[in-house]
Amino acid sequence: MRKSHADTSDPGRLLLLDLDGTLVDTAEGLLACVNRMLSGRGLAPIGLADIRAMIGDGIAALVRRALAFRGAPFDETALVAFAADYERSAADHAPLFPGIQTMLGRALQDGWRLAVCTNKPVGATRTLLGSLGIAHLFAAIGGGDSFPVRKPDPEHVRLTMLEAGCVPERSVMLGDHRNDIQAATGAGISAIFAAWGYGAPGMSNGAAAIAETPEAVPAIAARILASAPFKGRAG
Ligand SMILES: O=C(O)COP(=O)(O)O
Repeated sequence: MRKSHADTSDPGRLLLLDLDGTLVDTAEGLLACVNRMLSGRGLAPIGLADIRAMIGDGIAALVRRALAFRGAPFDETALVAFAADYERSAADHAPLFPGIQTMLGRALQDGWRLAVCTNKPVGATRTLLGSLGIAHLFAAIGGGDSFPVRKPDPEHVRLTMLEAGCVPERSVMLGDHRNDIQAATGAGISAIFAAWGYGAPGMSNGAAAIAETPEAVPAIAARILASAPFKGRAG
């Protein structure tokens, strides 16, 4: 884990990583924040199982879904309050999933560059990765507000990849949500579905492989690049 992306022997290979539900188990921290927002509006809290299905489309969608879950309409001030609260508390109750530390170390040792491509705002993302002590491992961090578009738009993945200095044929995306699979394949990048995350199994549709554990990911990604260069969705 001491290696940084600058040490890589093969800077051409890139592992693009989704954040929530893939690298980090953020559900509990997001839940605390959502429930503070709901309680501020006199609404009952929601549960951990409820919020897992609401994560993946960015914080505006999360706030909208949580309010709708309690029968309340979307409200811009709720989003502003949530965003400020979450920017401060993004690192609370948000551990790496078991095996992620090993996966990152193994991928770097194998010569992969790493990048994060998340729909979470980039400020909160940097706070979180910094507090986990892994921010320095990434050649690029593309947040939900880093570019004019975000996942499932392929441009989000493509622009993050470009920032890392890589090309689609030498890149693989790992994610637990259909947004990750759609955005990656739309950008001509093979995708691996993270089975340990929040996404329902059906969200793996279009992925080149399903990883049951983080530790398995570097070998699966290497196999994908070696065996079948991605030809694009229509090809
Ligand atoms: O919905 C979010 O804010 C998190 O999104 P992510 O799964 O792309 O990391």
